[in-house]
Amino acid sequence: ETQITWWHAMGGALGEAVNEIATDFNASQNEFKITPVFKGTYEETLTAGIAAFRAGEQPNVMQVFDAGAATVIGAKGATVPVQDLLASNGIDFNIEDYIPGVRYFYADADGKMIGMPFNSSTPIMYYNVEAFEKAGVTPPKTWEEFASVTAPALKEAGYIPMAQSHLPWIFTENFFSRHNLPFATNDNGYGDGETKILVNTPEIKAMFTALKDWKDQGFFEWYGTGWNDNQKPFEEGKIGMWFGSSGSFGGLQQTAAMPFSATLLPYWEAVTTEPTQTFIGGAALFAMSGKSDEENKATAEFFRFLASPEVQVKWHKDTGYVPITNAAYELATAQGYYQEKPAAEVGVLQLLLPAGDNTKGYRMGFYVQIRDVMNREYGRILTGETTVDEAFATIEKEANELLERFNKTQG
Ligand SMILES: O=P(O)(O)OC[C@H](O)CO
Repeated sequence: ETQITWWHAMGGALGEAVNEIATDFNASQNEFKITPVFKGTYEETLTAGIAAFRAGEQPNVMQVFDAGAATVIGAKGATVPVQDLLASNGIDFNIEDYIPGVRYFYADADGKMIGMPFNSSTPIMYYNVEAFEKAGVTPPKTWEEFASVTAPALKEAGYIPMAQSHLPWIFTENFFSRHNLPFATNDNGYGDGETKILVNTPEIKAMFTALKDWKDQGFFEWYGTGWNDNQKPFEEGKIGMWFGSSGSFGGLQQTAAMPFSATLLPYWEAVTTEPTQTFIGGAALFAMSGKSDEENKATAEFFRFLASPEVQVKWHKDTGYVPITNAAYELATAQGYYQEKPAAEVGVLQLLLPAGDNTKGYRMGFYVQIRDVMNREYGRILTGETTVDEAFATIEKEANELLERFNKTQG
């Protein structure tokens, strides 16, 4: 029996679902055994994985979140591209089997898939059904509608109209994709040239000017930068609309004190009348290099198992992460799952909205550190310590310094 390890960042209900996948894979055959190991947050898992790689003690499979993808893909020789791994182990692979939003996020500039998409999410708008009934309004399609109709009504009904889970992910990265705006030069970082961030721009500055105004008016509340800081007040029924991962759906079904549903992210009509799809979030699984052929075969077989429609549909239903293949999406549809739970389909529907030049993803090295800069400056905007203009000039400057540093590591 060949043994392999899988480091991941899935805690709570998600961790239980991961353990079930591993148990099912181990029970499905007797040649290979995978052991999942929870390593903390996405950031902690990435840091642990990089340190382990340097020490030659890397796991076979490492879960890396969207923000860390460029760093890992750019670390030459650290991983075996999933497409090569599958091919060399005789496993069919066709990128077209994956739903469009998932296809290229973890691919290289030539379209070769490097990371195995696993827990693909997208941010969606959850809403408290009771709050909307009491306020006598429907979920807003645009931010203009939110500001003029929804927020005043929800506030009047005694709710905090809006909160969200992660400002860089939802109101920055996905702000750019939802409005089909370029987020970086060099084809959003996917090209061969040098990449500069395009964050100091009027549209995103208008978004953060609005967020600060809404906070001052009691239309928006912000509880901190941690992934879990902002979810609890929604679960407790205090918030009208909460922006979070489609992958939070499974957990919310267990924890929400009130009926909730979900719909697409609003957009600014002033920016576009043709809103586009969002980026996939969540994470992918990378096969770390330096492993024996037998272990790589075990990893390839595990990836084959993982991508099967049955495993995908179970994971999708347990968690809310989207089905990553067309076949899995068709199976969930055929089972009548979305008739039973329409909110569970919102993430995938949003990923299937019209695409644009700027919706396939972004690729920026040291992006985890760039998010730290954003979180620091966004906090300062919301507490009134800095202006929107100053904050975005700072983010642009520090992000471009990080990108330049990353570029130098690429030789
Ligand atoms: O909470 P997740 O797993 O959907 O991930 C959200 C972000 O994409 C992580 O950077």
